[in-house]
Amino acid sequence: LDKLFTPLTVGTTTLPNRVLMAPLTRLRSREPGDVPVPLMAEYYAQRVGAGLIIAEATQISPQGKGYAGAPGIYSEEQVRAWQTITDAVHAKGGRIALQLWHVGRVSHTSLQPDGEAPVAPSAIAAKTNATLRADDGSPVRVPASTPRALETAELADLIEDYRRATDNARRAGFDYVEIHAAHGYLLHQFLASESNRRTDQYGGSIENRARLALEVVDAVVGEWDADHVGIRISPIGVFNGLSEVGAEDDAFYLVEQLARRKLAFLHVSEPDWAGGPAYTDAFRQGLRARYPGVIVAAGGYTAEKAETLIAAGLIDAAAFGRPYIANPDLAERFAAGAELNAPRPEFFYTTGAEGYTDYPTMAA
Ligand SMILES: C=C(C(=O)O)c1ccccc1
Repeated sequence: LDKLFTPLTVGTTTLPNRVLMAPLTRLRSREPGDVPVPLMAEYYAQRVGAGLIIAEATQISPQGKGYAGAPGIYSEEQVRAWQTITDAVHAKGGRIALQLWHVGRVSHTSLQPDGEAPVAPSAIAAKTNATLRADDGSPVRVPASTPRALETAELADLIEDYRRATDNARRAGFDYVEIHAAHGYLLHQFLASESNRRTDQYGGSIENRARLALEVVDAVVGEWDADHVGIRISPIGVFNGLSEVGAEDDAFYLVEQLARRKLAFLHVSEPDWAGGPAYTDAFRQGLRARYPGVIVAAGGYTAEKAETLIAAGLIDAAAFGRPYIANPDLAERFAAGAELNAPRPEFFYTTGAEGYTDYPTMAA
């Protein structure tokens, strides 16, 4: 496993290893206000052995919320709360990015400002659930509400929300931002023809369907710079009721356009962790041929799979989700060839310390 433990330069920062912590929704933030809580600083600081921590999906506006307990990055109170988290991670020598999120149609009227309908490229309901919070703090899954289609004139304000969120994340001390364009959320809803039936310049051809994601990338890069910006995509998979199985040409177009932006990293979430088809070597070769920059892969990876694909030059790093939930010292365990703790899914989306900050390290 030597490839996994060789440094990797991402933008202007060199990561000490290629074992990244994937963005993981954990729903521990305080409502009302979508404010990170102090327990989150302990949780992230426990995991500083990761070459880079990509913190959980964080909504850029109240409208971008689809899960009760998910944090925001649109208010000063949230910025201050995130600052304590990035300080805790940096104090222990770690690096941390924030994933900028707008759920689009994967939401519910009860989570939306003034009980409004969620917004999306078209008024097509997602075949998936949104998540509310019961009085005891436990998650309650409800069918996503039918969205309203965004007016063309509203898109400039949406792009401004991403720009402002980027400024807030930089002020909160993050080392990077990662634009969430994967998993059936807003930017992915625009990319996929199944969810995007628009007849304006944001719908129809893949050039039009990719337009919003690329305008968001350009606004975020314009606010910070390319060395501090990544993007997560989930090509040819099935996520949150959205299927792009077979849409390889769409994926290749998007990746070519992203390569021109010379971002810090491209993060690809592979579908087989969520029941979709596994990537073929041909598809991986196709991605690499179009994207010479840093590629981070994710989706049910093991250390061995990551090592093999890094050695083959098809990826540069891997992000680990559920293993990092259960193993704060995952990178150290990989290096030592140690056994891994098993995750306890019953605590993935609850509100307390149990199943969050109480997983033991090897030393324990
Ligand atoms: C932000 C998520 C994603 O990217 O899939 C998410 C949200 C809730 C539960 C699991 C994952």
